[in-house]
Amino acid sequence: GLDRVAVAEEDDDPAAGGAVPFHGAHQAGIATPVQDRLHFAAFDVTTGDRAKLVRMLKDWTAAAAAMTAGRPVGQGATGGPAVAPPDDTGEAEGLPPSRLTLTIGFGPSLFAKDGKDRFGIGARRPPALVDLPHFPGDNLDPARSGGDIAVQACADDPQVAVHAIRNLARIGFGVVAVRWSQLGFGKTSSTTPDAQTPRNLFGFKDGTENIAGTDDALLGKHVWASGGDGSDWMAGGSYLVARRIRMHIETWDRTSLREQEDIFGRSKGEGAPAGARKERDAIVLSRMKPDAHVRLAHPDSNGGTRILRRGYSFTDGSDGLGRLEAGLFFIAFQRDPRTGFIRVQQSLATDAMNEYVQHVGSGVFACPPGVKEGGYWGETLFG
Ligand SMILES: C=CC1=C(C)c2cc3[nH]c(cc4nc(cc5[nH]c(cc1n2)c(C)c5CCC(=O)O)C(CCC(=O)O)=C4C)c(C)c3C=C
Ligand SMILES: [Fe+2]
Repeated sequence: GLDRVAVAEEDDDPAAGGAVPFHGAHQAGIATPVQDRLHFAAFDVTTGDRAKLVRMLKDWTAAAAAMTAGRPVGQGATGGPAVAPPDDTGEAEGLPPSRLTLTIGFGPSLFAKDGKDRFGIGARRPPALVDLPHFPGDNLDPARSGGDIAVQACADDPQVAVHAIRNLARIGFGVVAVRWSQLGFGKTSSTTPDAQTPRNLFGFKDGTENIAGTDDALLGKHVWASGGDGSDWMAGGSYLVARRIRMHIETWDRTSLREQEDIFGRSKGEGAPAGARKERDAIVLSRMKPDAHVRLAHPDSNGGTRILRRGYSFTDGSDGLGRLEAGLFFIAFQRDPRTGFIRVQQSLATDAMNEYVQHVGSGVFACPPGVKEGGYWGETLFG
């Protein structure tokens, strides 16, 4: 679409320093090219005052538009009065925009929490924003799951992504509090198929069969919600599913190459599908083991469904037992989680990879459409 043409132009222009346009028909950070780093934060709303929440969303929008353009928040780190804390925390001073994108989503609990409709939007909860069901093998930590509002910050520089979340949290003081957050590196999927496919912490190319950010037909069919889907305010938006997936890499590293390749149904070096030579050779599912990850996740095994993957690797130190606390922070965007993530994850119940992974955190969020000039995040819901 038009907004992505603008991205390409700005990317080619060194003076722009890699700024991704904030305004547009869709939020940036979904179909736009995947950056190197992630800081994802889920917030709880701590006030019951709808007007305060809307005021904050407007303040957040102004700050997001500034930061994604490489500008500081408000009067910056030093431009304001000496007697007050600065508007901007300052650590991104002098850094380029680094392709920062900020993408907001609203969780089921924003619409109803403990049976209470705190903000008068209960009736506008989209039918597609379902609570995720329990999946076999789930070991979810409530302290790493859920949240009323999520913000996905992606940038090529981790300092820029962390700065963005920190400043939103600061602006939201008294209205929202961070419930959990996650840093990520080494994108595990790209939306630019012509670029080299990145590898995950199992050492495999990840994202080969992802939806390309330029494929408007596939995006329209599988990623962007439409007004006819049952929620008019979500037209042009998308649903984000996040899963913190712990990977038992020490066990994996003692597994033979053949076993590893059988588990995915692709070769480790080239990333070629079983029985083929090259990464992009045709996939023949019958050549893969019945419990191979790619065979079970493939559209042909799931009624043709597709999701846009945009996850990152993480390593949060070690776990006290000498094992790396590492894994994949899985992020998928889809038009409807019921036919997207939930359908595929149910199919993965028999995945051979399950012996090596465990889902420990989870969230589902409705990401509204893009912001028009002069508009604000969530305007179609609250306006
Ligand atoms: C429910 C959705 C999925 C989860 C959860 C998931 C976890 C997960 N995946 C890998 C590694 C790979 N996944 C690959 C392909 C692939 N994975 C999913 C979905 C989920 N993965 C899909 C839809 C696909 C594409 C299938 C297809 O159409 O062919 C691959 C192969 C390369 C590729 O196409 O991306 C790898 C490798 C890990 C390590 C992981 C959890 C830790
Ligand atoms: Fe996968």
